[in-house]
Amino acid sequence: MQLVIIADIDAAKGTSTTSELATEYADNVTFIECDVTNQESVEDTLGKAKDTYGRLDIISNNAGAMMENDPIGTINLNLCGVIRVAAVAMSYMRADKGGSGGIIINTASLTGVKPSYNCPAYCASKSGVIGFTRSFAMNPDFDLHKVRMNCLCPGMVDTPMIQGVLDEDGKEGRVLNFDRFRYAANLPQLKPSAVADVFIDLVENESKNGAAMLITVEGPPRDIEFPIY
Ligand SMILES: NC(=O)C1=CN([C@@H]2O[C@H](COP(=O)(O)OP(=O)(O)OC[C@H]3O[C@@H](n4cnc5c(N)ncnc54)[C@H](O)[C@@H]3O)[C@@H](O)[C@H]2O)C=CC1
Ligand SMILES: CCCCC/C=C\C=C\C(=O)C/C=C\C/C=C\CCCC(=O)O
Repeated sequence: MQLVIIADIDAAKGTSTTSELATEYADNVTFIECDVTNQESVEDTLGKAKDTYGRLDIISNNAGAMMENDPIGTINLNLCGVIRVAAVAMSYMRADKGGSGGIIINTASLTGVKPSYNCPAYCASKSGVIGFTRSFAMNPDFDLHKVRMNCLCPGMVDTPMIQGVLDEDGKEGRVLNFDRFRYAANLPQLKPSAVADVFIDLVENESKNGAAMLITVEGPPRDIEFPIY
């Protein structure tokens, strides 16, 4: 049986999503309010998950936002949040410390490899997520801890994030050039299910470790190839 915990800072949205899923998955889905920028909140959330279900197998490190009006906050959420969650999750997942191994999948972005003058802090945070993922996965201790780490690099996805930038907040600086953003927001967008499909592939394909998966409307998903120095 697969058991899922949805953790999000938005308790109203998290609870309603969990209720929707409960119609199909009953009590197998639980919501916990969590702020990934807060160490105590992350420890509390993952501690509860471990206590409830006995172990952690799969972490989706997905929380993120675009807010160029707060560049340091952007790094703290999008990059430090990922690192914070991974560190606490590792303490439960490591096969050499009583866990069963597993996989952590971080959501980066196409902007992690394709720069945009419109959202430099966001791009930096996502480049950081890619660098963290690839570096973590190179650690020779993998043979001991048995936790794989990969990341997703989608282009624009049709989610509330785009609308969130387009609304009044956007005009107050979530992106640096609102007209350019409005143009970009009208380009073709991925469906969230296209990203979810790649997520499932990464879970199932045990040879994948340290991959950064490019997902765009232009073609099938593929591994990003990086230069070797
Ligand atoms: N929508 C897009 O075009 C793309 C999005 N992404 C990334 O995908 C991920 C998911 O974003 P979307 O679903 O598009 O946006 P979304 O805005 O619908 O979802 C982001 C979620 O993160 C949560 N969140 C924000 N701050 C948090 C915090 N401090 N602690 C815990 N949860 C927090 C929000 O409440 C929200 O539920 C993000 O990391 C985003 O950067 C990547 C590529 C493209
Ligand atoms: C101007 C940036 C668009 C902002 C849209 C809101 C959220 C997007 C999150 C992403 O991670 C988007 C991923 C890829 C965007 C790719 C191209 C956008 C073009 C940006 C530009 O040319 O300035």
